[in-house]
Amino acid sequence: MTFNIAVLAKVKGNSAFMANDYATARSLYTHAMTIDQSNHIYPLNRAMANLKLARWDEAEADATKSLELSPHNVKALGRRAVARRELGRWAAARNDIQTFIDHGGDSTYAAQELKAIEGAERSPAPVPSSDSDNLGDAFQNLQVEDGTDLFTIRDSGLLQKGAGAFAAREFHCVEAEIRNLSPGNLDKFLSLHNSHAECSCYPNLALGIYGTNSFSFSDDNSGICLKASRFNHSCSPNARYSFNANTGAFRIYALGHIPVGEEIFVMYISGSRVYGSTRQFRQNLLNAHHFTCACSVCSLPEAESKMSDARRVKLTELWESIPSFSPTQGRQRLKVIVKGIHLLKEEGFLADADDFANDAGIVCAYHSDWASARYWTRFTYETRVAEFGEDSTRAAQVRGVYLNPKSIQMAGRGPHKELSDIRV
Ligand SMILES: C[S@@+](CC[C@H](N)C(=O)[O-])C[C@H]1O[C@@H](n2cnc3c(N)ncnc32)[C@H](O)[C@@H]1O
Repeated sequence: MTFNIAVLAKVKGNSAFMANDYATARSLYTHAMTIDQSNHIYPLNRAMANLKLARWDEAEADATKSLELSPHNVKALGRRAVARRELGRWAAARNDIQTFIDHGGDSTYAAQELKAIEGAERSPAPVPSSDSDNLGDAFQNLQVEDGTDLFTIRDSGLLQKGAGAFAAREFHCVEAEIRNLSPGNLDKFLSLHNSHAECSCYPNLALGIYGTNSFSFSDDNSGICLKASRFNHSCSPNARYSFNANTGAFRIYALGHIPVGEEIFVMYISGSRVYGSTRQFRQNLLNAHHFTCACSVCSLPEAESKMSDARRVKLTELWESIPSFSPTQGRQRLKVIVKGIHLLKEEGFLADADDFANDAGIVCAYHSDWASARYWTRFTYETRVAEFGEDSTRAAQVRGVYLNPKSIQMAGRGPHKELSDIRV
């Protein structure tokens, strides 16, 4: 069976209509019309939703559109007559009913409508204002699965095949998930951006939208979050996604102060690839997402862009140099760490300083400078809490050493050194 998203939008639109949710129905018919402009049913149905919403002008236009695609369709004529009556266009409404009769429309309905036109003409009612199109804004995951084992290996039962991998839980195909969405959520899903309209990456619109907006929560989990999918990318993000595999919570954390009205940006590529690479390298990665990055860093004038590239390349060099320091080079190592964190700040990159700081805590604990070790373990812990949440695995990993730096594996093993002069 082929997956026809326009038909699905219409079917879900009809469900919403039957549930008296005319705004959602109208929006779903709009999606169907955008996807398939040749089907007269979609504007015909939207005309009906518009009549229910007292959007008389739009109902008339939809019925006219439907009639262009399917001339003399009696349902479209009937709906247009009602819209025209409500708009006070009596003669045009009567003409529609006459054509309706001429093409076999129900005579009882025609008589009732002619009577209504006559009544309205005698005592015209004020045109009611249109309902607003408030679709609500529920946060809803399209597909979030638990972390149970995906498959088990066991004997396939056929001698020549040997063992095989067998599903340990149900796998959902994205299309089936989309089919099961409520009308309201399908409407919101279809309103999301599709970056794959012009390419052949995905076989249909629904998968294109999924490809543009889905998140990898973990290695085997992905899904859509209708609100979170609206956050744009920046190579100097002021927020970051955090998925907590234990609680299943998917949150967005601000990485610093974000004033009212400022856009909230996250990053679509991993931290080290964002802060440690050139504009061109980042763009090569973002090409898979089918857009040219227009963030504040990638839009810098050429000279400033080169300086930014140089800082980010330097950051990678510093990070990669850290393991090469010998235990006796604690001071040099700390200086590199501090320089790295300063470079991150200069790049407006507010995330990921925790990895540098974590290493600094180890260096200070090794040299028994407990005050400095506490400074750095606290820095690490607080950065992780701010970035990933107090209940995150990343914060939990460093909570123990934050509470007690002496529990660091190499603590106290080196000669005592005073390192408090090397801090951020
Ligand atoms: C997950 S959506 C984000 C929300 C989207 N802007 C919308 O209108 O719904 C991802 C799409 O947003 C656009 N986008 C996000 N960040 C961008 C950036 N830094 N530069 C240019 N386009 C960006 C791209 O079209 C991308 O495929």
